[in-house]
Amino acid sequence: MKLESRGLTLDLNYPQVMGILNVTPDSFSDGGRYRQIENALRHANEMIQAGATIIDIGGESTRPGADEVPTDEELERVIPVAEAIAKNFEVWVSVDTYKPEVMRESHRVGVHLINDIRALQEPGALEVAIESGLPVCLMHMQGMPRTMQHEPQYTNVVSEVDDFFTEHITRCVNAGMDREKILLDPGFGFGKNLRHNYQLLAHLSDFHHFGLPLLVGMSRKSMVGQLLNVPPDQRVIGSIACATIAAMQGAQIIRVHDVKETAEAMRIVEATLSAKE
Ligand SMILES: Nc1nc2[nH]c(SCC(=O)O)nc2c(=O)[nH]1
Repeated sequence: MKLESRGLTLDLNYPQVMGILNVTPDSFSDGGRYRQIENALRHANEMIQAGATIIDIGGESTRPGADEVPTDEELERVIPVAEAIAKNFEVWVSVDTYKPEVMRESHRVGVHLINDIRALQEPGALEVAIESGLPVCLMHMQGMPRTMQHEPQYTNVVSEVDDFFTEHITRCVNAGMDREKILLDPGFGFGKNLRHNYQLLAHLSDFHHFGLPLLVGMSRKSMVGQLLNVPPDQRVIGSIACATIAAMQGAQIIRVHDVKETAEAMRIVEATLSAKE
């Protein structure tokens, strides 16, 4: 399986590491220190050297309880960084946004992938995404970041996420999006309790029936913290375990903070999966 965008190709027969670049003052794990472009470029370069093939830029923290950021503030944080990285490095640049204006400007400055935690449900987002022709990650979330962790309920979280994927793939394709430009993400931690998160991880391979790339983000999240009782900056080992379990089930893109460690673990996964053939 391969993904193309703006002349770059991602070989999805091997797990690809997506490095997180937060340009928010309140990101829960690495603060706002990457807001300046030079720091952002330095951090992006570090992650690329460590093995990241995608850099995911986020201008609005979506940790539980986070406030929304005004569009012009998010544009000011994200677009100059996205443009600088796209210009300076031969790496996939994705933008973690649900706002159509941010998607449109991201496309204008050379971004390769739209990463939308709200699965193009914001008014205007689907139209902008289709117009851009960019691949889009559709992520499942129950509720909204401010309230999503207040007693999330499911009859069966795996089948409900699967139904969500069916509904939104259909909606996007019916609106004119090429099906092969869609990526799927179960949204670990977005309206899920601890058990829900591990049910999704345990059944991750169930989602391969769509024939679309799976993107997962568990890095330093509470599904690790609640088990190990450690703060975000001490969740690397637990995050690597989650990444390995996901990649062993064929997840194609792993969204992480700790790129070097994850990339090394993916080498072990690749050796193991290729020995199975
Ligand atoms: N596609 C995708 N995008 C994301 N953006 C965030 S922000 C919260 C955090 O990193 O803890 N998580 C995810 C995720 O899981 N999947």
